[in-house]
Amino acid sequence: MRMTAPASADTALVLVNLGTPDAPTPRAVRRYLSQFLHDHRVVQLTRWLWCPLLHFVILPLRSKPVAHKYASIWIDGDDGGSPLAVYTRRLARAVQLELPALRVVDAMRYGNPALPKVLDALREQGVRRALVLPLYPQYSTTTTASVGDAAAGAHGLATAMIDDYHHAPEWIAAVADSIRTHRALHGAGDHLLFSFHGLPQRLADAGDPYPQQCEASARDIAAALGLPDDAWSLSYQSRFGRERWLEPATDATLRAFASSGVKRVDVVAPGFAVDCLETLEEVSMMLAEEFATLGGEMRYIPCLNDAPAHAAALARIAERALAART
Ligand SMILES: C=CC1=C(C)c2cc3[nH]c(cc4nc(cc5[nH]c(cc1n2)c(C)c5CCC(=O)O)C(CCC(=O)O)=C4C)c(C)c3C=C
Ligand SMILES: [Fe+2]
Ligand SMILES: [Fe+2]
Repeated sequence: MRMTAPASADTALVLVNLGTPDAPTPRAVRRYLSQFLHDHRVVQLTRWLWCPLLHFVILPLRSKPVAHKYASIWIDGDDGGSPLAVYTRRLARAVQLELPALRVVDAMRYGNPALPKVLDALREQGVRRALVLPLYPQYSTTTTASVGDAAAGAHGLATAMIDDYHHAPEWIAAVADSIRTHRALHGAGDHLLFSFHGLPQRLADAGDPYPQQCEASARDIAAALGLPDDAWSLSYQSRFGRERWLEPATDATLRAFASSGVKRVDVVAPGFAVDCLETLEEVSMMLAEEFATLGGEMRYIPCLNDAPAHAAALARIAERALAART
């Protein structure tokens, strides 16, 4: 145990991810999307405008095709489920091995295991303080701050939160090592593309630090790999809705690569702690297929998931945060 702060089982580390449907069915997807898209941190439109659009257009039209996408990536078996849930659960177990003096659990902002219930259960089990670690390396009001909202109601439990770890040396090294290893095993492409989840440009203009933190992470990882500036670039994926989102978009970037003769591209998604719908279906299946039809070859480099190096990095980040509090 490398913990510098006195640790006891009355302290918990709660790894919180976005959340995901309980089943790859339209009904379960609808329930999940409804909770997610009612969060004012995610969609800022007034209720009277947004609710009719959500209930009568978006949920009825989106649930079925999105359920179909989840079905294409669902993990079978006893420890199966949606990849986001499966890998988050396994990651929590791996971090627990790193931090035996703490209680390490996983929770979700939307869906199950629901964060407020997880915090209630910890309190009932005698835990007195909880360190909440949202599994978003880069801070955004739409994700990290929303986890803060949900954790704030944890009565009787002293909570603290790690806002981001986009610059944490252990995490940068773990991502860089995973890229190096993947390229050593599968060959290096002509270019490395860092693809981050997108955000409405309006929120960035209003001061959300997310794009600056994505840029800093990509720069740090590229530097750790010793890549020259023209060997890597950054783009944003998973646009939702009609307003302008951060640019450049990952799909447009890949198309531009194909037409300018950059044929072999490695894509990594360091904004995602674990693989999920947005990395497995959107990037490694759909965008890879589209790039192939344009004559290119994309190699998707998986997220850190439950790799020991990921668990160790998060454990060191948590230890530092706990040490700073005592
Ligand atoms: C306004 C809509 C959205 C914002 C803002 C947004 C920000 C955001 N999201 C992530 C991480 C993930 N998002 C995921 C899925 C997902 N995201 C949105 C919309 C917004 N995201 C939707 C509607 C969905 C569901 C799928 C769909 O209907 O297309 C996921 C994957 C979940 C899974 O089950 O696998 C992740 C992870 C970040 C980091 C972020 C902030 C910038
Ligand atoms: Fe509503
Ligand atoms: Fe999202």
